[in-house]
Amino acid sequence: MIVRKSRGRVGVSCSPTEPLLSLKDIEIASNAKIYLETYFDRILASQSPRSLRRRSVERLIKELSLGSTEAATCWEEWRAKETEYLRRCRTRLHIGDFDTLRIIGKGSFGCVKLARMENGKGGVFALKIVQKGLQLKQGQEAHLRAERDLLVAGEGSRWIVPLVASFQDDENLYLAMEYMIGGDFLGLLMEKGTLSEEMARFYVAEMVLCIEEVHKLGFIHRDVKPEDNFCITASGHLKICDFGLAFSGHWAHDGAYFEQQRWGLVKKTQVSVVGDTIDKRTGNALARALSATTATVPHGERVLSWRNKNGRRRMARSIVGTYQYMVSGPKIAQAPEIVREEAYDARCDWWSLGILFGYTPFYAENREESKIKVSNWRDHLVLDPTTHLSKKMETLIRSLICEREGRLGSIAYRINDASDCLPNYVYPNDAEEIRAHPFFAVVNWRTLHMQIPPFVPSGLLDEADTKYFTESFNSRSTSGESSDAVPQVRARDMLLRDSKCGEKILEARKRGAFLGYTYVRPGNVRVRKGLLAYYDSARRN
Ligand SMILES: Nc1ncnc2c1ncn2[C@@H]1O[C@H](COP(=O)(O)OP(=O)(O)OP(=O)(O)O)[C@@H](O)[C@H]1O
Repeated sequence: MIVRKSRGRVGVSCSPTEPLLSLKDIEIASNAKIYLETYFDRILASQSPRSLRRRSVERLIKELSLGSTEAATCWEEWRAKETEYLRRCRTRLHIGDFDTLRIIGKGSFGCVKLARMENGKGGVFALKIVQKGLQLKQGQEAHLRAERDLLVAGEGSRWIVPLVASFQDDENLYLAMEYMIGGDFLGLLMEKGTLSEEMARFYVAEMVLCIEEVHKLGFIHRDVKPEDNFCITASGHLKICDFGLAFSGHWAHDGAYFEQQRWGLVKKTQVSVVGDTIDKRTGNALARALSATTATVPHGERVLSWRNKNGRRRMARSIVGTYQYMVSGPKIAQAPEIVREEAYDARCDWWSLGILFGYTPFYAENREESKIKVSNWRDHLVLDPTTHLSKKMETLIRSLICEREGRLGSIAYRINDASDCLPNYVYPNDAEEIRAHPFFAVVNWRTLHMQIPPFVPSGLLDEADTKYFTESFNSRSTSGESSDAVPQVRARDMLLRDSKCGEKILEARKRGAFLGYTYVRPGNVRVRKGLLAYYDSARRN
């Protein structure tokens, strides 16, 4: 007989076949497994970030045909930057390092605060704070990883809101981003009222480039909406933000992967899970949870290559119904293929762009009615004659708000339409067709980022000015509100609902589910002024 000595274990084992582990042990073991698999997948799948940085300097030296003295200076600078970067990576960031000034945004995933590095040296940031407990209960870890991974992948991008650092403590995840002082696009819409066609063209063109950038990084945004997902920089250009629903098709961005890890171990170890009172009453949640663990790695196959092969295939069929995506947000900007729960791909972002023209024909009082309207979009897409749209603008809207097979940008996706299992969710150059639309004929895509935008933030007192986040400019401003209250929700995962161990498992999950979340942005090589500018654009293009 094996007597359990440590606290928190399930009971006494009378035979070697009985479980030796507590549910908390299982949680810790699966967190370790998840960490190792994602860590090794990352380092095996791609070159190390350091060697990529080295190569970009090599490229720079070659492209600028630098002489040996200049090249040596360049390398010296690079080595100094790398040493400084490694030192910064070793210094653990902590929320105490920031003075939070005020809340500038709030959303379903948490709140965004304007924050200044405590020592006053590091500038101001938009600090997105996500409560781990709530998000884990809602089964959001895959989405939170995808959000962080996209922001990291977007390093150096002109169109993606720049991530400066990500870190965590026991309670929260933190994303420190460059502060977009001009507020968000809805603030601008509210300030200006209706935009002229000329202005609309500029902003929609920049939105096309923002979405294209996300697609080039291999992600679908899935939450493209003007309200708050396009921010305005100090120079008045747009950057896309909020990647809480972004999706890349990678298994580490799929909630089912995490479920399989944990429930696979429960099944193997046969530890009993009772759930909460509702589970006890209904009795079928356990069978459902265990049935999620059927996939096994064939003998002799390497686990990561098996995952990479099968993860994509599995998700191609099950991407529809992704929990948060289906339940969150207004449905007016979601494409019909999504609301009908069909398989979908990155074309859904182009539908949402069509809705961005400030016209909401699918608005309804409740979600269900909106879904019906989107699904039957032909009956509801009536363009308001009082808005006097030009013919070109109207054709653009109509070629985006339509079934995906005929939607602008769909040439690359024809192969998807012919297959019931999507070969690829996203094609990086799908924006080409949209850029070629006559509505954009006067747009110079290569120099758009250098053009002076129709609106440039002005009258700012300093880098921490929140003028464009005030009540009058942004009615959704939440100045002064606390973000700390955690709403009570019933956990999706039965392990977290377990009346005996649920709380302990949640604590272990909060500590272990996001190992590897930390990121610090490396600095640029600043050899001399002109060189730096070139270096930046070389990285971006
Ligand atoms: N880098 C930034 N600079 C300035 N403001 C920002 C920045 N990032 C986000 N915000 C503001 O915070 C708001 C909420 O941010 P975000 O959309 O990332 O949160 P969310 O909780 O994911 O929102 P949602 O519920 O819409 O998905 C944005 O609408 C924007 O106004």
